[in-house]
Amino acid sequence: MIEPQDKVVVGLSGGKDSLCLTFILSLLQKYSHLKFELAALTIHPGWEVDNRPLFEFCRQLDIPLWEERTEIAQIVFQARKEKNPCALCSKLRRGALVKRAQRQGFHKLALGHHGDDAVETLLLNSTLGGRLSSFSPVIVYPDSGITVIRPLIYLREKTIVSLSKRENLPVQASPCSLDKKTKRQDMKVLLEEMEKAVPGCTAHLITALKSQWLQG
Ligand SMILES: Nc1ncnc2c1ncn2[C@@H]1O[C@H](COP(=O)(O)OP(=O)(O)OP(=O)(O)O)[C@@H](O)[C@H]1O
Repeated sequence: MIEPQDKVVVGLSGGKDSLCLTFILSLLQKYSHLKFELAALTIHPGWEVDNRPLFEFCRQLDIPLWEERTEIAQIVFQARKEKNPCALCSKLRRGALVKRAQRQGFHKLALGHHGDDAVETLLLNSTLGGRLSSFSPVIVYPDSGITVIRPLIYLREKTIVSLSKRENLPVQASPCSLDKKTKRQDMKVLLEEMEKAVPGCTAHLITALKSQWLQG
């Protein structure tokens, strides 16, 4: 996913996943043979958010953090009054990430999705959308010149939780009023129920996705 001389910017939300990703990539940059540029970018959605802990975190890691101010909250909740706002919010956020990455001259955008996220997306797409698909570890967008990478895709969420606790990462509570009330949260609950009935099924679903990714 990362090659010598790459310019990689991490989408940093302040949640445990992207904090772990930023932390891991900064270690990779400092202690491996791989020479690449690393920065972080946080999208300010336009509601009350205090990003000072993120600036301090990045300062300690010695990587630049850029903040992109947007009006996503206003667009999604007031102007459009979306009934199902998550899709639009995520689309606008991705657009803001890509534009700012381009402006900074960075061509790889790293996101904090992990294996459990990939399975939840598979369940979302298949049970609600009728599509047997999830996201991919690497997606090249030729028009924008940006490649999206998901370096944590082979990690389980429980590993990320324990790393974020062990390293005392400054995890921020989600500012979204719909946090834990989304369709994705329903899939999380469904997956927990499936695990009770078929222990280990999440790991098997990740293996199934891996073989698809390796073919594709
Ligand atoms: N406000 C934001 N600014 C920058 N990047 C973001 C932002 N929100 C999400 N991202 C990026 O998109 C990824 C997936 O976002 P999602 O909303 O699904 O968060 P998540 O699975 O709860 O992850 P996290 O724990 O990092 O918030 C995040 O891991 C992060 O890399």
